[in-house]
Amino acid sequence: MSDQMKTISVAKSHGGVQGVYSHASDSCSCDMIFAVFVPPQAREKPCPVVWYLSGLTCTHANAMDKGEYRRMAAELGLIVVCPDTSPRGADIPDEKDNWQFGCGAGFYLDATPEPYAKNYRMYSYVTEELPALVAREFPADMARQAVFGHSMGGHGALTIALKNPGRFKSCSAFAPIVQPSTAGWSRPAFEKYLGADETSWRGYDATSLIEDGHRFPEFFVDQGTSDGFLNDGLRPWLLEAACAKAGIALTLRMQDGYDHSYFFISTFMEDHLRWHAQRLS
Ligand SMILES: CCCC(=O)Oc1ccc([N+](=O)[O-])cc1
Repeated sequence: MSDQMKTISVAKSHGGVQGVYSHASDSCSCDMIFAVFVPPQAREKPCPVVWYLSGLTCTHANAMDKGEYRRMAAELGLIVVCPDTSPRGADIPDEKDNWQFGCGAGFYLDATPEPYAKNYRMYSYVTEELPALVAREFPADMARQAVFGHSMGGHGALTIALKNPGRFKSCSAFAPIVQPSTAGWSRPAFEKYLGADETSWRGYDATSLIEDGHRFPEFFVDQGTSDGFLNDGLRPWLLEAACAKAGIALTLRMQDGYDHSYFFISTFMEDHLRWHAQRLS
């Protein structure tokens, strides 16, 4: 079913191509949209792939429109893929007034209880189905992949790297959630997606994965000090403690006065792409 990729738009940018595409997803049982930037170097040889995972309420378009990654990705020769954050469509179970759950809030996990198990399979989508499609359709060097993201997507990047250390050369995050299983912000979503048995939540919680023995060589995290979610939901010091105990190198930069927005992300996008490019080269 997912063999047919459709092009929604393409535009030349910084010598490369910014495209938006759709396909019928087997994992999510719905059509999914994603964005791919292909740098000019890909005309000569396959380029490494950097996955950017967005946060709550976002689609493929937030980073594409406001992340300001193209000039740097073109200079460094990086393909940047921005998936959506959840399944979408009239038939997808959702809670319309709840921005912390349902459409726009897939948490990059595979849900287990009905009615969510059929569509909310963003872990499988982002780690298996979409990479296979990207490998088929784009000039991608899949032996060189990196992952980063923002907030819910920063947490997705951490968990996906921890669960797939052999696949990713590097992982970074902007203002990630680090322990969703204990934050009032995310616990209701985890209960609906994964059920009441909290032991199953550990497989999608970054600090629990580290406690349970998962490892990744190093993480790079930027966090704004004026982020309104810092103390209630994000709490980077919990990742700092888990990494220190596990011997994982963590570069955590507390960025004075920055908030949770794409103004913050775009400010430090260049640093993150350079970090990934160094480890992908
Ligand atoms: C654009 C917003 C992205 C996002 O994921 O927002 C979040 C804000 C706060 C929390 N939290 O405190 O847990 C999570 C996500």
